Amino acid sequence: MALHPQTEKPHGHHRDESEPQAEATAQDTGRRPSLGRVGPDVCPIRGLGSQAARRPRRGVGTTSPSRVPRSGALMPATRSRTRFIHCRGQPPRTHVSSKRPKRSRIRRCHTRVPGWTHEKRMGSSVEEGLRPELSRLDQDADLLEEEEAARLPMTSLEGLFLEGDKQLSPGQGPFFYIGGTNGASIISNYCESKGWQRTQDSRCEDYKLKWCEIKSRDNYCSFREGQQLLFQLPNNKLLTTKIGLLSALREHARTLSKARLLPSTQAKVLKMEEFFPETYRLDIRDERQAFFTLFDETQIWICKPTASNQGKGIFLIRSHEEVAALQAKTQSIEDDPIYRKMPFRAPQARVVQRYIQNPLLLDGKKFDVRSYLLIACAVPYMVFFGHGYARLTLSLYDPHSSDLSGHLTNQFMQKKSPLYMLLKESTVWSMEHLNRYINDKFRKTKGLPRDWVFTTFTKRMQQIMAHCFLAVKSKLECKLGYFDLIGCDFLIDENFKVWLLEMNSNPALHTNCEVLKEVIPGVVMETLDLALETCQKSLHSQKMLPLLSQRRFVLLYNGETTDLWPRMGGSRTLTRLPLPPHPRPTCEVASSVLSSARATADRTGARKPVPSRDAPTGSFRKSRLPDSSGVSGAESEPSLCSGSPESSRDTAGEPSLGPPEEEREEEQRSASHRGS
Ligand SMILES: Nc1ncnc2c1ncn2[C@@H]1O[C@H](COP(=O)(O)OP(=O)(O)OP(=O)(O)O)[C@@H](O)[C@H]1O
Ligand SMILES: [Mg+2]
Ligand SMILES: [Mg+2]
Repeated sequence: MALHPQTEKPHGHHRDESEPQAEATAQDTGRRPSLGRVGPDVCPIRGLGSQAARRPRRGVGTTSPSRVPRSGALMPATRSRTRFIHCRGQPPRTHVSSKRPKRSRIRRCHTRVPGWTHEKRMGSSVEEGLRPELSRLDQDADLLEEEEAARLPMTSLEGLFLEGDKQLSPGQGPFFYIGGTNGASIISNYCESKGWQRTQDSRCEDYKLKWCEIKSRDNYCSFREGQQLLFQLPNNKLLTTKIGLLSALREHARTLSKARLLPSTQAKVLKMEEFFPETYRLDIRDERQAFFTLFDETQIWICKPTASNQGKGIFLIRSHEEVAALQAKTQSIEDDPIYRKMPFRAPQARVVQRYIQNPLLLDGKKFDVRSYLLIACAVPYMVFFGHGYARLTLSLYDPHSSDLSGHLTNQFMQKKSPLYMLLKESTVWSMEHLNRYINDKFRKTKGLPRDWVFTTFTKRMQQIMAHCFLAVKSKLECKLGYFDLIGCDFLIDENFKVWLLEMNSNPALHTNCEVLKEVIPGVVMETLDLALETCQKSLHSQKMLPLLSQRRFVLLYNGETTDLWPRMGGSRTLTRLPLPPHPRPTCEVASSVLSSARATADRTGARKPVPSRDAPTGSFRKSRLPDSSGVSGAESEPSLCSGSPESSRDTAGEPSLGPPEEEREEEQRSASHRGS
């Protein structure tokens, strides 16, 4: 059995063809400020920048060439069309800080994006059935929210971020850069609706927002903390490669098992084996040996490359012959003198994972669910859950079939079928559709609570995501302005057990099906809104809650109330307005959460139908309030209880979860479109 050598090539083959050079050239520009340095006083990134400029600074700074407003290559800006601005070419100049920009006007308004903020909330039709006390609470919360908003010194997102933007001459920015095509038109429309201008110059350092499919080291080196927004955390591979996630979960399990020995930490926590299928690394000799030994032909295993996506390089293992072939192949790679000398040339490391043979089927078809983990802010952490959609195969599920398209539910696999164009709408279901189907087909026979999808299942996904986030929380590289949207794939088996299959960086944001057209723009725009709002609030030391731009994402983790921040390992250069001496107690946050029901409290089911007796709304409300670990609606992790050894280690910033050398290479080689 071959190991699909065609899928094992060094990567780049995943890159989006329209932009590869843009990213590549970004590597070799030689005019970047030193790592982590906040630039001098001119802040051409208005809004963010002017606030940054207000912070105390010393002496004379040199503006990088790209930061000087460009007179050349300017185009008249309108909001209707994308403008491509080239930011290069001006000589550097020395600049002495003198003038403090004016304070921004206080103005209250929600960020308005045409076709988004006014659109019907998904699941809103069922909101009519909300219990009276809930509606009352909502009304009260609305009033409180108004008052709360009026009290905030600066609550207008427009005012916060676009301070002065509207008065800018065409061509002077603020600029945004998009690397690749994934979600590009949605991101572009969003930014243009704010009056920002698109640049095609990947080396432009003068941007307000940069959203690239492929991470480049230079983007992180030249990043200006507190002045810019940059998509993707630099080391998100800790979650988004198969080996990264596996290693993180294992390490977290070890930490938790130690913590469980402490009498004060008996809280219920998830066990990895309860939600993550048994997995072995093939790049570690002992592990693969363990797998080869335990394998028997009653089982099916799935073999996946660590950093590929779209089902590339995946195959099933069912027989001893296939195991023997795998064994021989892995051994030959390890023994190959070329790969020994140049390990980065070797095929990607792989994992084998126990195949869930009894998936829940929808009209006989296998499916998985794509949900989102949003790290809107990294300093402090503001982490959210978002619903996505269900992805079905075109063909009926047959565990014995050798046709992978019935086993791999991702869209990329389905697109290979000649029937796809005809039947594509049937391959993507909304969560409402899934909920209705499960209510109709399984509620009685399986004794499920009503709206299982929006109650039990949603809560379980949130628990799992929170668990995974906590596993890497202290190891992610964080700066104010980094944000990330991670696609999480869940499989439900016929016993309604929920399995996390993987997490994906740069999740697919295509809108080639009707359901995707409904879901994806909202996800992207709320991601950007929340990233902007949380970044701005962090910069101004404002309290995070209520979040004006929160609509369907649900707060999972609020680092504002838990973490010591700015944390070690990031944000050292960022000066903020003084923080209050103590973090606000949880209950205060809780009351502010409750006082703004729209903003925070009822969003497990932003797309949730009528709360059922089986899973009362109250439990959702409660579950979303940050507990002492900052995790809402999830587990309480003993390791995060204040005072525990793990807690102090956590906040102090542990050394990176050092993935093996070969894994570092995987990152550079890995796919652009993750999670098709
Ligand atoms: N352990 C498993 N048991 C059953 N099915 C699985 C398992 N792992 C993966 N699959 C199926 O294979 C598909 C692809 O797997 P996975 O998502 O891990 O790979 P990928 O190449 O990263 O895909 P993508 O990023 O496009 O979702 C899944 O969508 C799911 O349908
Ligand atoms: Mg997947
Ligand atoms: Mg994937």
